[in-house]
Amino acid sequence: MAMAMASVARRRASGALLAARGALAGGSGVYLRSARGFASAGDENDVIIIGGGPGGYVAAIKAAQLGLKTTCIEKRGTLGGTCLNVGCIPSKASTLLSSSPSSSIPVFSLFSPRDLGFCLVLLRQDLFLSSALLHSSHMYHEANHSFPSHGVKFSQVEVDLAAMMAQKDKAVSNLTRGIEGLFKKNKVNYVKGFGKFVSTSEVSVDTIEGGNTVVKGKNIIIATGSDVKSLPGITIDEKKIVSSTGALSLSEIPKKLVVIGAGYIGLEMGSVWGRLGSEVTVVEFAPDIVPSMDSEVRKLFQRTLEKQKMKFMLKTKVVGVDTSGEGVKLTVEPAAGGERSTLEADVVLVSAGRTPYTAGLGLEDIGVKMDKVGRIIVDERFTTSVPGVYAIGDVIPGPMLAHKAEEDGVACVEFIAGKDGHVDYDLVPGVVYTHPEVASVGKTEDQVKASGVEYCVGKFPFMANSRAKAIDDAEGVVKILAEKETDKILGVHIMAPNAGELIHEAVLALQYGAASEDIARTCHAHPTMSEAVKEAAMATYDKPIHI
Ligand SMILES: Cc1cc2nc3c(=O)[nH]c(=O)nc-3n(C[C@H](O)[C@H](O)[C@H](O)COP(=O)(O)OP(=O)(O)OC[C@H]3O[C@@H](n4cnc5c(N)ncnc54)[C@H](O)[C@@H]3O)c2cc1C
Ligand SMILES: NC(=O)c1ccc[n+]([C@@H]2O[C@H](COP(=O)([O-])OP(=O)(O)OC[C@H]3O[C@@H](n4cnc5c(N)ncnc54)[C@H](O)[C@@H]3O)[C@@H](O)[C@H]2O)c1
Repeated sequence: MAMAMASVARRRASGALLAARGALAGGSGVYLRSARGFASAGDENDVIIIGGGPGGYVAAIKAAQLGLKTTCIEKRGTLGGTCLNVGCIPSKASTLLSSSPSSSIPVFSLFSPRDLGFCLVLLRQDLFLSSALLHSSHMYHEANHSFPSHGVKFSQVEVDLAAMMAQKDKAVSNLTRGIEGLFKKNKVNYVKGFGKFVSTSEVSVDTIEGGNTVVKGKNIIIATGSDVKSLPGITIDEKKIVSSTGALSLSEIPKKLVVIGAGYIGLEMGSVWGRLGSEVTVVEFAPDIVPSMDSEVRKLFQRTLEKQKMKFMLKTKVVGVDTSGEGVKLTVEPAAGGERSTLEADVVLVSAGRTPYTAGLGLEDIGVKMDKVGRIIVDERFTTSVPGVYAIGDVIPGPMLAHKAEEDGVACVEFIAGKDGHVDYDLVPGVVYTHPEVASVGKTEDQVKASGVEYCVGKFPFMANSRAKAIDDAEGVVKILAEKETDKILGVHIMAPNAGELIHEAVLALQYGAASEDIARTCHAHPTMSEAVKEAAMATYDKPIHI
């Protein structure tokens, strides 16, 4: 019965996607419609994109691939936006620095070479010189925490922070130059400078070299991203009080680090510096860390971080900051008011969210409407209140994630080209890249409960997974939520060393409307961590084998 339901769910979803593909095929090569048509010759662009982050640069490449004459304007001087320059890539480079002393042998094969960044100096360099940095960082952790129990011993292991930073910068610059190469390959015109609307079809650019040029286009996409949200009374100097950007470039390992905000950035950067030796205290206004996470998985996650010596002050607000001395003194009090106390820190990281970046764009002059928190309002085709002007990525509502910005970018230019774009914000996976990682897609249990749908839960701990046990890195769980009547999967939450990779099986399952039985009856290779996903799926509608 459940299997029949599963197949129905699958056919329904596949049908929907096939229909979408049919629509795409119907438009193959022929631009059916566009707000303003397409340029045939001359200087005018079909598409101008302001901002060269994951949203903007991906949109530019896709537009060019669709045959549209495309110009991308970027003020930073390098492509890749926040993500490549001061976000996803440099931060993930440092997360490779391992996990808590209590856990051992992370799965080094899970990390991608593009995440390389940190250089570790091992005194026995002869063993490691030829290794890639990913390997070196893995070895650093292993050498410090796991090698001895496996019979491999070193006299001393140390970190060279300057070398780590230099390596991170090298990785970033290689990657950003790689995008410039992709622009050339796809014939995207790249203008380095700050763009400002002078009309609904013209952008004035103050170029990095010091000149000015006006770029004309039939369609203009705003992809200007986001910036750190400052807190009242706290001035970020990027030395003692830092944003994520400063936290990625500290010249010394702070003895005491206070993090304001227990979200993605706070936990990831807190983990990085904690592993390098900082005492980390996280001050969070809300009652919980990462409020968007499934509450059961969150509790497990918080306990794990606490075991790694991260301290949490929840339901707490910072009410005063004194930087006059050598370090920083923070005055905190309970969120609901009450007795104040003082925290001392060498460095304070402000990671209380990010805010859309539209400064100096001239949006008011052309009539682009924004909501109360400064996000550009768009319709389902990414069109703003001004026809021919579009917006994507962090600057519009939706999760502030690089992969979401990329999906926006592709769909937006497909719409411009007269095709059918597709982004489902309900199925954007989220990953916190700590160790273990926490990844999720779809609804949390609280959300399912609130929706009133009857549901089943299947869970499987990595303690019962043979691969996780074999590599002695078994902290975590897979949790699957499925509709009781149809077995259709509603949400999947994974805490595991490689949760950010494991989650994609679940993303695909949700995308195709699969049932938990669909996953359970799909053959999974042994021994793999993925078998835990299969077992959790079995536990959702029936019983798992290995527990
Ligand atoms: C520390 C950190 C870690 C992160 N880690 C992850 C992660 O692991 N995974 C993930 O999915 N997301 C992560 N994010 C979020 C991710 O970086 C953003 O969601 C993503 O970069 C948004 O892409 P975007 O293209 O919308 O904007 P951005 O990447 O912000 O790019 C916008 C670009 O526009 C340029 N620009 C702005 N105004 C103008 C103008 N007027 N003229 C010309 N150029 C302009 C900016 O210089 C910038 O380069 C992280 C963010 C931070 C801060
Ligand atoms: N792995 C990833 O995908 C990744 C990594 C880093 C950043 N990001 C993106 O960047 C964005 C910004 O990250 P972030 O961590 O700054 O924001 P966030 O929204 O993830 O977390 C901010 C946290 O700060 C808390 N907060 C807000 N005001 C506060 C205050 N005055 N005092 C104490 N706590 C306060 C919030 O309750 C929340 O828990 C995120 O939305 C995320 O999408 C993603």
